[in-house]
Amino acid sequence: MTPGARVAAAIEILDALADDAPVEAVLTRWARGNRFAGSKDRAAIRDHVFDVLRQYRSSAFAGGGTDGRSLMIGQMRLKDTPLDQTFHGQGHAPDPVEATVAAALPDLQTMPPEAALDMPDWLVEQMTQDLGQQVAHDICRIQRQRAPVFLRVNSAKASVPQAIAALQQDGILGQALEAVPTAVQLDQNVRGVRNTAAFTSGLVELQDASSQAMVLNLPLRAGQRVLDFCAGGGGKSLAMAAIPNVKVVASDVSAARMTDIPARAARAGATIDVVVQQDLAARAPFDVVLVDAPCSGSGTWRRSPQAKTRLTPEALTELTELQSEVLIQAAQHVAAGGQLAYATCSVLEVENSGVIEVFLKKNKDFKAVSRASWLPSGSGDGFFLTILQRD
Ligand SMILES: C[S@@+](CC[C@H](N)C(=O)[O-])C[C@H]1O[C@@H](n2cnc3c(N)ncnc32)[C@H](O)[C@@H]1O
Repeated sequence: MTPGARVAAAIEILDALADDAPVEAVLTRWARGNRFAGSKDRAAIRDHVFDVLRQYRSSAFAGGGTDGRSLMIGQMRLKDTPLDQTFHGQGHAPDPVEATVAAALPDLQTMPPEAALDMPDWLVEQMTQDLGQQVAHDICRIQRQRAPVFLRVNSAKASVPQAIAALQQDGILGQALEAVPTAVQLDQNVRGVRNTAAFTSGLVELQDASSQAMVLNLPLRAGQRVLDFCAGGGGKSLAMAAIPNVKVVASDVSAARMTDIPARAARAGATIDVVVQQDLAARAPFDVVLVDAPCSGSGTWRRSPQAKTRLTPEALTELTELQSEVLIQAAQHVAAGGQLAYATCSVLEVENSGVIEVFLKKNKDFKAVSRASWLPSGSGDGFFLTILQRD
């Protein structure tokens, strides 16, 4: 496909998103209906669509509308790409931008500050209240950019330099991340990583650096039994299972979400005991229980940009209620003298310290012993962790 045809495809997909359909489903449907598009075409189209979703308000301002064509015109202007490079009508490219339309497009210097942040106003206010204006605005700006890609080196199988060398043999370049001892940041060709020998033989897993840092901050010692209460696909379980002599039990309210854990554990050479929630009481108590809670994902919106426009104040309140409930359920499985770790990939205080405060008021046998947080940055997503100690 020509660059212009890729832009035309992105326009079609953005129009299909207008009714709030999930972007992954729309991209998959488009690929099924357009089999001529190769993997590089699909990747380029996906990049266009995600760039617009991350920069929705500013693209709409720059393009003069919220239909797919206007959004892509806006996106090209934000990237300083001449419109006639892709809007020329040749080889399935979109039609040229009419002179009258081009003349009516606003001067980018006049963009309102709130559009330039590409975040709903109520969320900017909430973040400003929690973190101050400077940090809140920095978070908004970073969520407008593509996320860096990180791998976790499976320390049970390889050192970071060994993993980097193995990846290089398959043409993937990466570098160690000073702040997180298990992390490798990829430089290029990130889409091929799942096909490398390093990945298929379990030397590396895809995992954000802040998720890795969170696990490295858990109070885990050899010989301990740890419960990953919200294990999902097992990212944190796998990272914990790489710590020598830590026995990991993975559980989740949804057994279906845990389907891939045995295959991922086998690839990593790790042992993870997958237990459905109904059977957990028989396996309790645990020395450490991790609650990687369902959350707004506000620290990860570079990767899932639709979420920032979909979140409502009501949905956020519901989430905090769910988080409190999950924390109470998980607390039942903590041994006397054991620890309960509460984590979210959110930067919003109501989901973090807010939930902890409510919990501590009602559960006097727990006290907070440490707190750590990571803001979205070039070194990873936003993450929050509090460790609670049981008497
Ligand atoms: C942030 S995700 C976990 C991600 C996972 N730990 C990982 O590293 O891949 C939150 C998980 O919490 C689970 N969850 C939601 N409500 C729950 C509940 N009441 N009890 C246990 N898990 C719950 C969801 O099914 C989801 O898999």
